Amino acid sequence: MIATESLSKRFPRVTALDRLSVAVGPGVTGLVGANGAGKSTLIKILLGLSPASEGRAEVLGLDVATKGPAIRERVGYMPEHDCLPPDVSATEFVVHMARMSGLPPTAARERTADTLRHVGLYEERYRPIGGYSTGMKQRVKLAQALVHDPQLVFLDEPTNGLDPVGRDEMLGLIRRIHTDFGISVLVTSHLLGELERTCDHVIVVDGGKLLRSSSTTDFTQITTTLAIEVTDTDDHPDGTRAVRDALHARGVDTHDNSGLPGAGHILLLTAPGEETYDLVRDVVAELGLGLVRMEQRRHHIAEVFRDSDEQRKEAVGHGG
Ligand SMILES: Nc1ncnc2c1ncn2[C@@H]1O[C@H](COP(=O)(O)OP(=O)(O)OP(=O)(O)O)[C@@H](O)[C@H]1O
Repeated sequence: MIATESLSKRFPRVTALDRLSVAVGPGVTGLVGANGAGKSTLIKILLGLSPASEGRAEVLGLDVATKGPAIRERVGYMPEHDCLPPDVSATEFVVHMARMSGLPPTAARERTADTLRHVGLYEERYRPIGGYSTGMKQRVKLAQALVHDPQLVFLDEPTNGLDPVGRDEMLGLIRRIHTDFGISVLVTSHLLGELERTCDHVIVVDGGKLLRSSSTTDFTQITTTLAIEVTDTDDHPDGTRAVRDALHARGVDTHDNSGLPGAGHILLLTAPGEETYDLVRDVVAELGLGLVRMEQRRHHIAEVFRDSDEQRKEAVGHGG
């Protein structure tokens, strides 16, 4: 669907993309990175709206440098910021966008009605957009990206500004864009946790560089952090410490979480696979302690960055 090769974008004072090479296949793909990581810049280059400084990219086999209009015919785009006219209704706006994409008047009206229903806007669709909630505006932006039946859509931070319920509804809608209509999706977010649940594949960028690109299952396995809490006993008055030492003896290191609340009673460790769960269970049982909880922690993108920082430091350390 998308392929970039050593793609860079330099602004006078900042390098927004730094030799990014990445491939995106069909399905739902998440593009994760902190604010300023280069996500929106990448989308604009892929749409042929902004030229790259170096490198190349193709979308649906079309070169972004020369085939921008053809790409935009086949790709839908939901921009990040509020860009809706307040005085017109959702129906009027989406019909207008459908007509701009080349649909004849009747088809534009029919597709608009179907798409607005699909994104969950019903009677409200005849009211001016200015009176809509953030969630409703996000749905209008999504509808205009889908109305011309694209092969692929770019959704830039579609959950921004939504409360947890609105966020879950939006993520469900995004998943259905692919399952119900077969449209592939590239969706950006600064929260890895929400994309883990929605996407088949996740790409992480930081400072315009590719940090990681892998299927969501691999990703979760790589980054799963387990939180463990145990009871104390007469034999082990500090149960947490006993488990930590026993895990260390078996080659499993726990994270330094001394800065976090409740740190003294909670052990955090990276669990690369199922065997780590079994090991923790066995260690706790051998020590005769009670396991109060063992749960997977949801990740914030910062944890991925921290892990990669640690890897970088290790690499530097080993190198010299
Ligand atoms: N037109 C521009 N002129 C100068 N700098 C820009 C321009 N557009 C983006 N940048 C800079 O490029 C970097 C990447 O911005 P970009 O908007 O792509 O990030 P992002 O990952 O989409 O983050 P956000 O979600 O906050 O938009 C930032 O440092 C930003 O300030």
